[in-house]
Amino acid sequence: MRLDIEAVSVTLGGRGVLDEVSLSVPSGGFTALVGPNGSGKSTLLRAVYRARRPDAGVVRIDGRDLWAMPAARAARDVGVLMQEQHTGFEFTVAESVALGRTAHLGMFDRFTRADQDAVAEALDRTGLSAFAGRRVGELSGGERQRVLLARALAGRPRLLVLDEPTNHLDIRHQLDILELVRDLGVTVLAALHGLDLAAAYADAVAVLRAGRLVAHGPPARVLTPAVIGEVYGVDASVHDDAGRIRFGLRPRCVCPDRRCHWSCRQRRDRSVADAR
Ligand SMILES: Nc1ncnc2c1ncn2[C@@H]1O[C@H](COP(=O)(O)OP(=O)(O)OP(=O)(O)O)[C@@H](O)[C@H]1O
Repeated sequence: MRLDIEAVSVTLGGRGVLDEVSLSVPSGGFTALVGPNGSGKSTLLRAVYRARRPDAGVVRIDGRDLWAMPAARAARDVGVLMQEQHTGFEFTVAESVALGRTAHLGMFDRFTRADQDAVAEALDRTGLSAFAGRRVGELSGGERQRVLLARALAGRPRLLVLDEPTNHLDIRHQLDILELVRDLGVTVLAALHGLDLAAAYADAVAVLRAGRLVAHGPPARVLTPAVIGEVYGVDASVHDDAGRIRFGLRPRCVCPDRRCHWSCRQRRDRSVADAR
C-alpha cells in the first residue's frame, strides 16, 4: 500500500507544528522519521493514523484520501503503535491483542476462526504465545510494547505507523522488532530516535526539523555529518563499518564567547588541555 503525504500542515495551540510536509512511502517501503524532540514526528504520524486531521494538505493511501474514507475502513488498512498507548492492564495478553481485530468486526459480529488465527499469528510473530494467558498488568515495559505491536499486527494492516516502537526495549528486542517489521513486507512509517537503527532497517529516512522536512532519501545519502550536525546541534562523524553505518556523536559547543556552561564537553576538554 502506497502512502502519500501531500503538503500537510498542522497548527496546535496557535503554533504551526507542521509546515507543508510532503513525503511518500512506496508500497512495501520502510521509511524512518527522525528529528529532534518536538520537531513534529508524532504529529505527522497522528495525521496518518487519523488521530489529528491536518489543517491543510492531504494524506492518501493507494491514491485515496485517508480522511475522506469511513473510519473503520481506514482502521482496517492502517495499523498503529502509538506512544503511551494503553494495553489494558486487566486484560490477558491474548485479549489485549484481540482488540486489534476490532476494525474487522461489525457491531454484532462474533469472533471467528479467522480472527482467532490472526491473533495467534500476531502472538507467535512477537514471541508472546507463551504469555497469552498472563495479565498485561504483570508484564515488563518491554513485554507490553510487544503486546502493542502484536495488537497492531493482529489487524493485518497494509500500512504500519509506529511511534517509537523500540521504546522500553532492550537492544536485542529492538533489533528483533525492527527485523520483524521490515520482514512483514507491509509499508512502514516509523518515528525512531536511534539514527543507527534508522540506517540499519529503513530504506529511506525523512528528517524533520521544527515542523519542516529538511532531508529525505536513502539513509547513506541523508544521514551525513552536515545534516545531523545542523539538525541536532551535535558534532557528528559517520563511518561505514562493513556496510553498516555507524555514528560518532558529541554535543557541539554553542556557548557564547567560549564562556562554556559547566556541562559543555568543550569546556572540559579545554581545561584538560590547559592543565597539561
Ligand atoms: N495538543 C498540543 N497543543 C499544543 N502544542 C502541542 C500539542 N501537541 C504537541 N504540541 C507541540 O507540537 C510540537 C511537536 O510535537 P510532537 O509530539 O509532534 O514532536 P516529536 O517530534 O514527536 O517529539 P518527541 O521526539 O519529543 O516525541 C511540540 O513542540 C509540542 O510541544
